[in-house]
Amino acid sequence: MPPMPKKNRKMAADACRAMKEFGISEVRTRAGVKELLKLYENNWELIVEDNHRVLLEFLLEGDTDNNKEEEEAEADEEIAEQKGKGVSICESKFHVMELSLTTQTAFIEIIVLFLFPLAFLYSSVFVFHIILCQAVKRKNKAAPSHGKTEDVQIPIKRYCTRQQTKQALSPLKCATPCLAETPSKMAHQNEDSEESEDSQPLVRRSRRRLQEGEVLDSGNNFSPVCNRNTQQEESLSMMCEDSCSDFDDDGLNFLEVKSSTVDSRGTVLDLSLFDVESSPPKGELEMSLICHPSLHSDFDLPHSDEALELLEETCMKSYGVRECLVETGFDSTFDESTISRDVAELKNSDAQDVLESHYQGNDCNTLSSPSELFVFQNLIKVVPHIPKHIAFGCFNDLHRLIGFSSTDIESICGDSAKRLVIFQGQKSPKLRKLEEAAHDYHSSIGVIKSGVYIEDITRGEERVKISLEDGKNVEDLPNFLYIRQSLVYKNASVKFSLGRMSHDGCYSRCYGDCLTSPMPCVCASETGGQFAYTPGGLVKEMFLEKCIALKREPIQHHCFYCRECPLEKSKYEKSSVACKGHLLHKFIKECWHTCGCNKNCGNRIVQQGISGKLQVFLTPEGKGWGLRTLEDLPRGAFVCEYVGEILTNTELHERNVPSTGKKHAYYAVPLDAGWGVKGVLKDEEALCLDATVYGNVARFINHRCSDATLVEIPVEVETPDHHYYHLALFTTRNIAAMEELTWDYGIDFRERDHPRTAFQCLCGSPLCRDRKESKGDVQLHTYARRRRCRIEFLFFGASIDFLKAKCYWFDLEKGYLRVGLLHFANIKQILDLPISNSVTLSEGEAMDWWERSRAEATKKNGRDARWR
Ligand SMILES: C[S@@+](CC[C@H](N)C(=O)[O-])C[C@H]1O[C@@H](n2cnc3c(N)ncnc32)[C@H](O)[C@@H]1O
Repeated sequence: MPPMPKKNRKMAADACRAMKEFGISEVRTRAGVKELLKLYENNWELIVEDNHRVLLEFLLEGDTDNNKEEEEAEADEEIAEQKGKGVSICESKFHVMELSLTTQTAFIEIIVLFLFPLAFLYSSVFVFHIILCQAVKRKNKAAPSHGKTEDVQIPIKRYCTRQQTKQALSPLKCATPCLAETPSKMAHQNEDSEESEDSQPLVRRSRRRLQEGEVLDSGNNFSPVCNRNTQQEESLSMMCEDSCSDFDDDGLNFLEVKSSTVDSRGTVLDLSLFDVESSPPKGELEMSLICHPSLHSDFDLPHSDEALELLEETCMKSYGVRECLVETGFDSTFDESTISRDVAELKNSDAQDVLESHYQGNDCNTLSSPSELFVFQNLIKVVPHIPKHIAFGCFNDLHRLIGFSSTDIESICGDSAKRLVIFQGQKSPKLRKLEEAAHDYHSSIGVIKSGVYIEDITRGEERVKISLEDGKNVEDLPNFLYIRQSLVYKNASVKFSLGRMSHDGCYSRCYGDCLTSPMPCVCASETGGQFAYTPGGLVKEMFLEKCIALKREPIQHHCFYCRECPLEKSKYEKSSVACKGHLLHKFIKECWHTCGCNKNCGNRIVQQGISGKLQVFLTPEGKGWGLRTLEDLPRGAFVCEYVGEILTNTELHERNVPSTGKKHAYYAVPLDAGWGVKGVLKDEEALCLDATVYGNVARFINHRCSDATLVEIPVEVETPDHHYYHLALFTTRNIAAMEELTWDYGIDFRERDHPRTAFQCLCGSPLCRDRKESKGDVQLHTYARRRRCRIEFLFFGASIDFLKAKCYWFDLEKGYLRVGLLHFANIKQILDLPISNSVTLSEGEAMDWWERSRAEATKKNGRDARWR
């Protein structure tokens, strides 16, 4: 085989280094790189892009079976290696048994490790811990060892799900050796290793979502015009001045640790002294068994399964633990010299440096059991019912409380808080990063609450509470007045006063629930004689599809062009600028007071208001506040309407004199869906909604290009007058809890002079319209020669240059979809594309196609296909 070119070797080494940060072995990385290179025709650029993002995703999403095979191969290698050293697996096992039989005295002590998972960039998890143990451990440390402990290889057994493994990936070194990427080879050495991950009953771990009532309310009462609460903004770093034992007395401690006993067969562990209840920071806990094989004559090392079972049972039963993760392995971090070294290092460095240096290279491979102390560690992660967790970082003598307001800390820690040194205002950038990462992780799993938590931003205006959560305490609280319904500002002509309403229409004809009536009432005529809603309250599939397609394919015949466009007029004052076109939306007409039907009639959805669990949160991408759902939502569900002050365009213009380059959040939207009805618009007919000062939760919904989770549908409630309508937002697909709700503002990012488009889009959509073209560019031939995937082309709509095309390719095997941008010199190049199975699709069709293909692939592969 020809040697790998130097450039490739370097690239491969870089990739291995990058993946190592995520706990991915070199073997796996190299295999992944090889596959990707094949797939990408040796195009390294695609692989290294965005810090090897493609590679990382590829490896994470990679076939589990492949991983297993690899791991098995690794295990085999290890076995072979051991054989080479003359130590067989059986021998290792035998040593364990020998140890237990020859041990004359033993003592089992339960130590408790406090686990602090931190997520760093890319939401990886970083773990570090402190071992708190009784003085007796130290005392026993010098005791002579028995048996051949230095040769003993205790099998490490790792019970974990793939999900858990993923969560444990970290760009930093994993702090707890046994939580580090425990080599599966070790698992294979264990006689119980044939237990598959799935069949392992001890493992239950899921991302826990924030439950109502489980929030740590920092006591903020949202006032309509909130001022920045400086106290709560301060995230704190604290360091314990004294030793760990200081925490023991009054709460901010690790679990009370007492020694427990083992009966003569070594199978009964007395965990009654294990005082879980007394530990207030009930987040994730790790419990370890440490065996001192020199204290008791009748000690038999319990079988790991028995010990685990007992621990698990005790936790599940006694402490109401719902989720439990058990991992076993070595721990050699129990070393006083390391502790003092850490403290010394800590003094000269910031936390991250210390953590990195301490754990460098300290993985399970290199561990050996210290001769005088035999450590057998069982770790049980405990996620209690109501996590009253504090972001608590413990690194030997370092105790850090991260990102909590001092009020929170005091309320949780009581008097302990007073014994912590508070560091404020002198944080290094690294330390700040560490804090942020901790916060991101903890809030993402719903375990902690941040310093700012507002239970209900609506102040009771809505039927449901809408909370606000600030993950970092760094941004100003929103400053507005919550209103449930739009208000007319001044001159806007909104004609639904009772005097103007007629009672013909539905009044005499409908009763009860119009949806169940054999003859749809007059209100249905707006939607072609059919009601737009299903009896379940969702927008009907066909209608929804049309609304989505209309938004995604803004082609000319769907637009109305004003003779004198109010929008352009307001932008340029004396404008002769041509109208850019207004989408002619489809309207829904709901029944209302003037109809004879019941208030709960199925044709009254938007007017019932918000019913879902929503939350305002600080978006990690830097879009400012955003809105997310706290529960799963089905496709076609009403989320909220956009509420604000109803203004004429002239009035809006007076408020927002366009100022180029300003990056303020902009909260006004035109109500232009019906502008095409009467030809030339009077000034007061060109309306818009401004939610800057008065608005509802919709003002927090961020923009996403094309594949947003919400679509707006104009809904007539009071009157069938198309000039004023409710701008209602419905889901475009099934949405999972915690997903951000987004909406395509329908903006043209080339118009940078308008405040509405003054922001740089961070939507992250593969169809983002605000991309620097060079980023998406990929050489044509790279696509064209890609034979293993189905390739589809989407040509841009009318407003965009036809010589650019978005290209989708879909890997039917793996269910991956990627999107790229192609540039063509001329139409001929497009026609000459050397790909036989390409099709030209409109954007809407492409999205449909994607959904269909995804469903197929998901069915076929048994897992969800996703964007790559
Ligand atoms: C209606 S507000 C949305 C809520 C806003 N993020 C906030 O913090 O109040 C619209 C503003 O949010 C920001 N925004 C919305 N979508 C965005 C995106 N995709 N990328 C970047 N910023 C965005 C822009 O500043 C925009 O003017």
